[in-house]
Amino acid sequence: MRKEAKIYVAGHRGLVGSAILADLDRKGYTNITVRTHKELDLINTNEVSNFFKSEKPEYVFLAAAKVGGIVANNTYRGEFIYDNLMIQNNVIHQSYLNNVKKLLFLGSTCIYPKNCPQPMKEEYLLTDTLEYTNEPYAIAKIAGIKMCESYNIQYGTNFIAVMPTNLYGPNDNFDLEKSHVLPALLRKIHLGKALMEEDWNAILKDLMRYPIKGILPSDTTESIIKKLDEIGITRTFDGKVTVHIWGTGAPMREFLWSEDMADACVFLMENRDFEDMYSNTTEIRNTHINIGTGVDISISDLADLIKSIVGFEGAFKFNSDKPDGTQKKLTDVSKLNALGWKHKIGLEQGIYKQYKWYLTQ
Ligand SMILES: NC(=O)C1=CN([C@@H]2O[C@H](COP(=O)(O)OP(=O)(O)OC[C@H]3O[C@@H](n4cnc5c(N)ncnc54)[C@H](OP(=O)(O)O)[C@@H]3O)[C@@H](O)[C@H]2O)C=CC1
Ligand SMILES: C[C@H]1O[C@H](OP(=O)(O)OP(=O)(O)OC[C@H]2O[C@@H](n3cnc4c(=O)[nH]c(N)nc43)[C@H](O)[C@@H]2O)[C@@H](O)[C@@H](O)C1=O
Repeated sequence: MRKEAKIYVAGHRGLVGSAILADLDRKGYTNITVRTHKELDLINTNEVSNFFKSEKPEYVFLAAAKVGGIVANNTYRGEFIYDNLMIQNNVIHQSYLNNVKKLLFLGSTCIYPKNCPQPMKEEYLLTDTLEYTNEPYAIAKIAGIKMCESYNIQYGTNFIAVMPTNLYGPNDNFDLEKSHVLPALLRKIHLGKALMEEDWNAILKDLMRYPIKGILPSDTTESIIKKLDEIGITRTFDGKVTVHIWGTGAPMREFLWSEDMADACVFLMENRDFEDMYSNTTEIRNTHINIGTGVDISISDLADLIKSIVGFEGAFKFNSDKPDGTQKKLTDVSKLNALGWKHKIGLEQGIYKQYKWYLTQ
C-alpha cells in the first residue's frame, strides 16, 4: 500500500476501527477517509453506493458491524444477522463495483463449531454445528467470508477475511448488558471496589461516562446501591461487596489487545493477497486467517486477574442463569505466525493498559 493510497476505515470509532486508524497514522498513511454511523448508514445501499462513487477508496478495512457479547447476541438475534449481512453485502459489493484494490473483512472466531477440535484451525470452518447463542452473528460472518472468497474467484477481486479472537482495548463497549466479558468484568469490579470504599466520586464519574439504564447521578446513594445490586454489584450489610459473574466461570477465552489486532490487520493488508491464501486450485475454500494469541484463560481466572489489577477486595458469585456459551475457542495462529506476525501485549499487561485508559474516561 502506497503511503498516499486512499484508505477507507469503516467503523473507525469502534474498538477495532479506532485502533486501525491509529495504526495507519503511526505507519505514515496520510490519505484516510472515514464516516460516522450518522453520516453514512452502511445498511443503506444507496448511501453506500453514493459514498463509494464519490470517494473511490483504493483500500477498505471493514471494521463496522453490529457487535456485542453473549447476551446481546442471544437477545437481538434478528438485528445481529440482518445488520451484519446488510453492512457487509453493501461494502463488499460496492468495493467490487468501484474497483477497490483490496478489502479486509473482519469476521470472528465464533464461526467455528461449538465443539471444534482445539486449537481451531481455519480448515475446521463448517465442519459441525455452531454455538446457539451467537449463531445468527456467526452465520452472517461466514457469509462474509464466502462473499469475499466468491467475488475473488468470479471477479478477480482481492478481498481477504480475518478471524479475530475476543478483543479488548480503548474505545471498548462498557455497557454491562451488551458488552463482552472483559470490559464488563473490568467495569463491574471497578464499581465494586468503589462501592466497598464508598468512593462516590468514582461511582458518579463512571455513571456519567457510561450511563446505566435506571440510574441517575442525581439519585440518592441508597437508590444507587439498590440499582447496582440489580446489575450484579451487591453490597452486604457488613459493607462487603460481591460482584456477580455470568455463567459458571469455567469457559475458556482468549483475548487479544486491540492495538495488536490493528497491527495484524495492517500487516496482512500490506503483505497478503488472496492468491497467497490457498494452494488447491480446484476447490478454493478456507482462505480466511485467524488472528489471536494462542493462549486462553478461564473466566474465573480472568476475574481473579482483573480483581488483583483493580485492587478489589470483595467476593465473586457465579450466576448460572446467564449462559456460558462455547466452552473453549482457542485459535490456532500458526498460519499468521508463519508469516512473521506475533502479538506483543500479553493479557496481564493488556488489562493494566485497559484499566489505565478506563480511569482516564
Ligand atoms: N470486539 C471483539 O471482541 C471482536 C470483534 N470482532 C469484529 O471486529 C469488528 C469490529 O468490532 P468492534 O470494534 O469490537 O465493534 P464496535 O461496536 O466497537 O465498533 C463497530 C463500529 O461499527 C459502527 N457501525 C455499526 N453499525 C453501523 C452501520 N449500520 N453503519 C455505519 N456504522 C456502523 C459502529 O458505530 P456506532 O457505534 O456509532 O453505531 C462502531 O463504530 C466487527 O466486525 C466484529 O465482528 C471480531 C472478534 C472479536
Ligand atoms: C468475540 C465473541 O464474543 C461473543 O462470544 P463470547 O466470547 O461467548 O461472549 P462474551 O465475551 O460476552 O462471554 C464470554 C464468557 O464470559 C462469561 N461472562 C461472565 N461474566 C460476564 C459478563 O458480565 N458479561 C459478559 N458479556 N460475559 C460474561 C459468559 O458467561 C461467557 O461464558 C460473541 O459476540 C461471539 O460472536 C464473538 O465473536
